[in-house]
Amino acid sequence: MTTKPKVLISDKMDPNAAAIFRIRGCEVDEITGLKPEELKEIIGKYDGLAIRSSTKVTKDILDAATNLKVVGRAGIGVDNVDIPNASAKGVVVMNTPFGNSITTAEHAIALMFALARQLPEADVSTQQGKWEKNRFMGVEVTGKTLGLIGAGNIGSIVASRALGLKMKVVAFDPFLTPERAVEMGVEKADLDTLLEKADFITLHTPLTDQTRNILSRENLAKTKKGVRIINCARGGLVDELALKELLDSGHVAGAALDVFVTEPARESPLFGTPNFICTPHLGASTNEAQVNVALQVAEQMADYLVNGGVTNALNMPSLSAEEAPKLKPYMALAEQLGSLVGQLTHDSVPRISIHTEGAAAELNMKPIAAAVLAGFMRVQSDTVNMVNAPYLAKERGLEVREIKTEREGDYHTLIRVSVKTEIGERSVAGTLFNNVEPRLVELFGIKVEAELAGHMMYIVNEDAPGFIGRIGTLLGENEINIGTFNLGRREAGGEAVLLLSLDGAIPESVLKQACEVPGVRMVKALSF
Ligand SMILES: NC(=O)C1=CN([C@@H]2O[C@H](COP(=O)(O)OP(=O)(O)OC[C@H]3O[C@@H](n4cnc5c(N)ncnc54)[C@H](O)[C@@H]3O)[C@@H](O)[C@H]2O)C=CC1
Ligand SMILES: O=C(O)C(=O)COP(=O)(O)O
Repeated sequence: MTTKPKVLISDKMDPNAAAIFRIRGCEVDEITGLKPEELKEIIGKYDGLAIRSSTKVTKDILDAATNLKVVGRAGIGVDNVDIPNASAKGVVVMNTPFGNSITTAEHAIALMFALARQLPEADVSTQQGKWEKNRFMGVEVTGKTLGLIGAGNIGSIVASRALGLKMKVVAFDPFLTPERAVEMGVEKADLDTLLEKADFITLHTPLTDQTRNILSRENLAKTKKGVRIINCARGGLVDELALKELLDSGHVAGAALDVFVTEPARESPLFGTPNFICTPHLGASTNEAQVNVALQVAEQMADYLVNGGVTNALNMPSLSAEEAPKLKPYMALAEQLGSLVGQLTHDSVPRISIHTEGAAAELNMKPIAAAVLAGFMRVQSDTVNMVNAPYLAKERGLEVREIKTEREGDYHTLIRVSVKTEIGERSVAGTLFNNVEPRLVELFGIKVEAELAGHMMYIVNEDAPGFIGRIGTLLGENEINIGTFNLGRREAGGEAVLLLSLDGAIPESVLKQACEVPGVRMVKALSF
């Protein structure tokens, strides 16, 4: 009986998430509001962790998460997940990059209007019975310039809404192409130009080393007097203290923050400042967005835990539903070839080259390369998988080359894995029989035809009559049954290789005896 994967939902999530997990064959616990120590104590029993922005998936949590395979973020930002450490531990991190974008864009627009017309203050004053009709003088947004910092999914929705409101949009985003700017109907600008021109500035970038403090004291000082600033992206993009001072001085006419450097923001120098409004990280909080992200994260995580499908992973190449069945046998072949090379190369290897030829060259190379690396490095540690293999390769300084040749060679499809060793470049190659069955077809320059599976024995010997009989006798005397027998040689009487699949593991003592058989140059036990 196979046990069901166990998932913990540790942040408040729409009930659709739990329902989907169950329908898709997972067990689910929903425990929200856990303190880090409490999460650390229980995380070891879960295969999947579904989160929003409250749970912090730190190195400490990951170290305790001995069974964890996937972290799923029901939302966009993953700055609360230590992705490098998750990758090193072989944990896939996935998000739902579109499910809450409209909702968040609408929140930015709502805050823009709230600032333009001082809606929160006017509401409080009116409900206090003050009827301060002359106190609240607003501004129109029509004809004004909106400065968009970050023109990705959310930024571009904000831009389209702003254009609908008859605003001009100036966008700063180093990755925005001129063509895309034209398509969006926005003016692409550098940051200084945006700061100078904008009547409203709205931020829609992730928090990175480049964007941290992008509205620094210095940059805020470059803004137009009377500017209004909206941040529905991440705390840390705006210098909160400088913002407070500029609001006090009147240079900034209004600011709306949905996100703070420290969350939950129980206190802030900005609280109580006139013309400052804020919401408690509500950008994604609509029924529609929460249903979207809950359904999507549960689908994606269950797909990974139950079927190995990968969608929207941030630390692993995605495998689409169409690609997955086609790629699966290639990944099995790639992993076997990587493992074979890993088991047969003794010295430390500075470079590995992965070459796809013919039909294989038409496929997504990233998962194939990740599978080769996983097989190659699993020899050193059995915790290596496709997620952490590329990361570990980089960490160990292993150069990885990916080469594609669309033209067919001797086989209609081929993967070749070569490593640079002290004695030169050594390579193995494999193909798929009937498009699904992995076969080794070349081993260090010698043509063979072998399945790489289970326990195997690899022998390099001098090609001479009677040799095969002697090996057969040795194994027979030790009651080791041979499953398949594959032979190859460079030339008659030259170096030959023998690849045997055996019904059980080969004892060390038999390996020693095999080394002593006349004509043997090398013997190695392999396992796949
Ligand atoms: N307040 C909330 O509840 C929510 C906040 N968010 C946050 O909104 C932000 C934007 O999300 P998406 O639009 O989905 O992301 P996205 O990845 O589609 O867009 C981000 C854009 O920022 C740009 N960018 C990167 N570095 C930049 C730089 N140095 N200067 C200017 N632009 C830069 C990128 O080129 C990209 O176009 C994220 O931080 C996300 O976490 C998302 C959903 C809800
Ligand atoms: O999706 C995002 O990036 C968000 O910031 C939304 O956060 P939340 O899921 O509402 O805690």
